[in-house]
Amino acid sequence: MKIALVGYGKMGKIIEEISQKRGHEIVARLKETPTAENLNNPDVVIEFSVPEAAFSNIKACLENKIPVICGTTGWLGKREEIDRIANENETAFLYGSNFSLGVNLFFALNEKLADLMKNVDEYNCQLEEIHHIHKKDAPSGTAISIAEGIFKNNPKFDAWKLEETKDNQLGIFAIREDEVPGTHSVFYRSEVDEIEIKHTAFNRNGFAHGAVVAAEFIKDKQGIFTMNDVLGL
Ligand SMILES: NC(=O)C1=CN([C@@H]2O[C@H](COP(=O)(O)OP(=O)(O)OC[C@H]3O[C@@H](n4cnc5c(N)ncnc54)[C@H](OP(=O)(O)O)[C@@H]3O)[C@@H](O)[C@H]2O)C=CC1
Ligand SMILES: O=C(O)C1=N[C@H](C(=O)O)C[C@H](O)C1
Repeated sequence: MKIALVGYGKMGKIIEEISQKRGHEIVARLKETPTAENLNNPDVVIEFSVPEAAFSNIKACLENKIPVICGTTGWLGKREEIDRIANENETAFLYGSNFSLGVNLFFALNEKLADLMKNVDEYNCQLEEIHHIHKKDAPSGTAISIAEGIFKNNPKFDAWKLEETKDNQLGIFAIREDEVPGTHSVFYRSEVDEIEIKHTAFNRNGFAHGAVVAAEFIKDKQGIFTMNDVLGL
């Protein structure tokens, strides 16, 4: 398969390596807005760039009828518009706040725990995410997905806030530390104890591997997909 990389930083370079090991050809490595010319006719675009460029990058690819896998976080205010553009152009789009198998299993575990806790008033709930100091957005896209999983299953919560909370808003602590690849925890705390579930990425390989598997899945498809479709979760 021919893959164009839009965004060629830490993630783009690992995705290149894993794609080539899986027999794919990288036909473009872009650090600028994609066009019909510089994309070089790929089967799929994998977009890991910066929050401020993601919307226009994805739009340009979809308008050229190229399916897009997007891992860039921090741009989701325009998500509905992107889904509409993908459908209008009869192509495919898949956004994942986190492409690793472990985090997608963790999302399912988080939803199950939220459901168990929905009628238990003794516990409050807080999230914590720790990332490297270069990260541009906060909270992480993964933390937002975890929060949304809690809202879906526990009607006590319907919004998140980047600070400690005591009401129906879920507090998220975003910590920036050294070169941490990505650690996410959910805490349920009572007067007498605490339940914690935690995912720790040791490096970026799991994110990159998942993005390439998602690209293999989306090739020649039409519609809006998630990692649950890819992983059969
Ligand atoms: N969903 C997931 O599983 C994961 C998501 N991420 C997310 O992916 C994104 C990228 O992460 P990471 O690779 O670590 O970040 P980097 O900062 O290492 O890379 C970003 C790349 O985007 C390039 N870039 C800048 N402007 C544009 C533009 N207009 N068009 C295209 N490319 C551009 C940068 O070029 P230059 O260096 O010249 O500025 C750089 O090559 C972030 O939003 C991060 O949160 C990260 C890991 C996993
Ligand atoms: O910026 C990162 O590095 C990461 N970003 C994603 C996010 O915002 O959740 C995924 C992963 O945690 C690494």
